[in-house]
Amino acid sequence: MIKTVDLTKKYGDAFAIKGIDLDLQAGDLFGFIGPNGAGKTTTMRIIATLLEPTWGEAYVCGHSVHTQPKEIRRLVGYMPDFFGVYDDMTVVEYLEFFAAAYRINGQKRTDRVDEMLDVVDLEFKRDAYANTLSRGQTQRLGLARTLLHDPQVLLLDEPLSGLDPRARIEMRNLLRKLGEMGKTVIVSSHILPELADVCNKVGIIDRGELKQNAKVTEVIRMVREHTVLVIQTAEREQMDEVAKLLQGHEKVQATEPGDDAIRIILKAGVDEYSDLPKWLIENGINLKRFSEEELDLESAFMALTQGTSRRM
Ligand SMILES: Nc1ncnc2c1ncn2[C@@H]1O[C@H](COP(=O)(O)OP(=O)(O)OP(=O)(O)O)[C@@H](O)[C@H]1O
Repeated sequence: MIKTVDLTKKYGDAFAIKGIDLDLQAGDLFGFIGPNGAGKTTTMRIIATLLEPTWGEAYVCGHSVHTQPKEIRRLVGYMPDFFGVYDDMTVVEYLEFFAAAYRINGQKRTDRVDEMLDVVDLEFKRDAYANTLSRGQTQRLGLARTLLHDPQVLLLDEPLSGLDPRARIEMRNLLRKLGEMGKTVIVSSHILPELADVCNKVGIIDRGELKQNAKVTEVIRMVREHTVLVIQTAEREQMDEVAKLLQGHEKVQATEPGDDAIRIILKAGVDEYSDLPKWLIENGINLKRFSEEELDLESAFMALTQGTSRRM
């Protein structure tokens, strides 16, 4: 669906993006994460054929941005991070205006606009002036506009930015819906956790380079050097015993007792620990909880961008 090969854009001597390789299929929801100025917009604008790469290739459904931009524009819906709405148009007039620009006419246009209002849940605002909508509603209207010509591929630049928590949840649900509709979606953000539970794949871009490009779960695993286990015992008093037992174990680097659980940091590279629960039980420990600690995506992001996100 979307493929880029060595995609590069230079401004003078500076690289806006450098050697970006992407490969996304139908139904993929790709979270494109990076601090401000990392190159997300540049990449999306090239795929949308609004900007030419300095070198490298981008394909949408097999069409090249160099030789088949017209075909690509039919297949792509691009929602920029900032877009204006017209003061004197109602929501329905706004969508009809853009539907007309896509040459959707007659009853088909009315039906399509109604359908899009339903998808983005803005039916109740159909006769409101577009400039009176909240930020979240405006973003949803923008998405409806982007969906009018039924594009197979969606490029959404920071659609969650500036939304309050409720609007964020609504927009995230909408993104999920698009994935279920079989669209291929690239959605950018400078905040990793806000996309992690929606996207199946994630790419982390920093200063024009793609640092990580994999399934969400794999990214976390790759970032983490040490597997961390969390153990709770049925009787609180046994926690010290667990610490003592595991301190001498060949797989364990350190133990960190906490208030109601103990964290076990395994040695670097050790990720197989299925023998440990049995071993603890054999040593008389009454286990209540034994699980692997999940690394939060914020930490993964910070590790990958080496703190550059602090500049955001
Ligand atoms: N027209 C231009 N001329 C010169 N440099 C540019 C131009 N457009 C973008 N850049 C530079 O390219 C780099 C990538 O910019 P881009 O807008 O793609 O980043 P971004 O990840 O989308 O950031 P943001 O989240 O702030 O929109 C930045 O360093 C930016 O300053």
